Amino acid sequence: MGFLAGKRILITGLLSNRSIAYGIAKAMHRQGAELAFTYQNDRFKDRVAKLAADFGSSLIYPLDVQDDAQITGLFEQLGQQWDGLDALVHSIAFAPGEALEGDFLDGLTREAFRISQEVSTYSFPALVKAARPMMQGRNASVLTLSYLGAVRTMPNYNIMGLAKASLEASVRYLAVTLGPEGIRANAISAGPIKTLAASGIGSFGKLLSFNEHNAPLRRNVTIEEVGNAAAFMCSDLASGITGEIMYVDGGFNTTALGNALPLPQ
Ligand SMILES: NC(=O)c1ccc[n+]([C@@H]2O[C@H](COP(=O)([O-])OP(=O)(O)OC[C@H]3O[C@@H](n4cnc5c(N)ncnc54)[C@H](O)[C@@H]3O)[C@@H](O)[C@H]2O)c1
Repeated sequence: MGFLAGKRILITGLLSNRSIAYGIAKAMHRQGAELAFTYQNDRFKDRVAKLAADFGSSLIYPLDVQDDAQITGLFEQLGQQWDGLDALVHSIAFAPGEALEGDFLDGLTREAFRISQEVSTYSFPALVKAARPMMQGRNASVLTLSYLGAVRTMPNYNIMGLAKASLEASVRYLAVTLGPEGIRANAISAGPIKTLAASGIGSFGKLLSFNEHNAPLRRNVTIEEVGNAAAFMCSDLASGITGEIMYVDGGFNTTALGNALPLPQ
């Protein structure tokens, strides 16, 4: 029996078998969780249904986080299947492509800022707000995905760095708000991984190889490794952890000069 046996978990952001959400679903399924998923729009419905079947799930619901009615509708529909929810995984981000390339200020517009914050940040506490009634009395938890660009500059990450900084702040406010209800809120800050969302970031390949050479583990992390950490974070094994940003990045965030020595003469 896995350490998530008996847990009912909703995973958002599943899009392909490269998605971080796929790695999370894999680990959670292996640990015995019952899973439900969301898909962004009808274009992705069949694809997500097939991926969900890999985890024995036929529970898939539409969710475009820019639509309030879909956020409330999601939990109304889920509530007809499940009498409660033990964990919510938020694995969603988006910013317009022109804001993820080159000069931070050149790419900066009011519209790009609004969209990136709305989709990548607001959606997390908004989903938690709607899920809250289903999470009472079950030692539940919520989890989101962040990146080092929240706290350090990163070439081309630009406006998404601002969104992730705000997302990480939301984790702390959620933790203190939901703590008295026994609900925990955490984030995993993952190292770079080649996914569809990541391919929207300028020169992402270079970022991957820089990370690979400079992380203490001298390699990039996998969606399976992020998944294992997510399974732990949403389990009772992590019952004392909330408000935390946990890095799963081969240790990259802990270095200043990476693997730079010996310095060139
Ligand atoms: N890949 C990386 O290098 C990396 C590193 C750290 C953190 N992250 C974060 O992990 C999370 C998942 O991204 P991924 O890398 O697995 O890529 P992905 O492309 O597989 O997943 C991104 C998901 O966001 C969803 N999405 C976008 N706009 C949406 C909207 N309006 N409504 C609902 N869903 C929407 C997409 O449908 C997709 O499922 C993101 O928050 C990302 O910032 C990724």
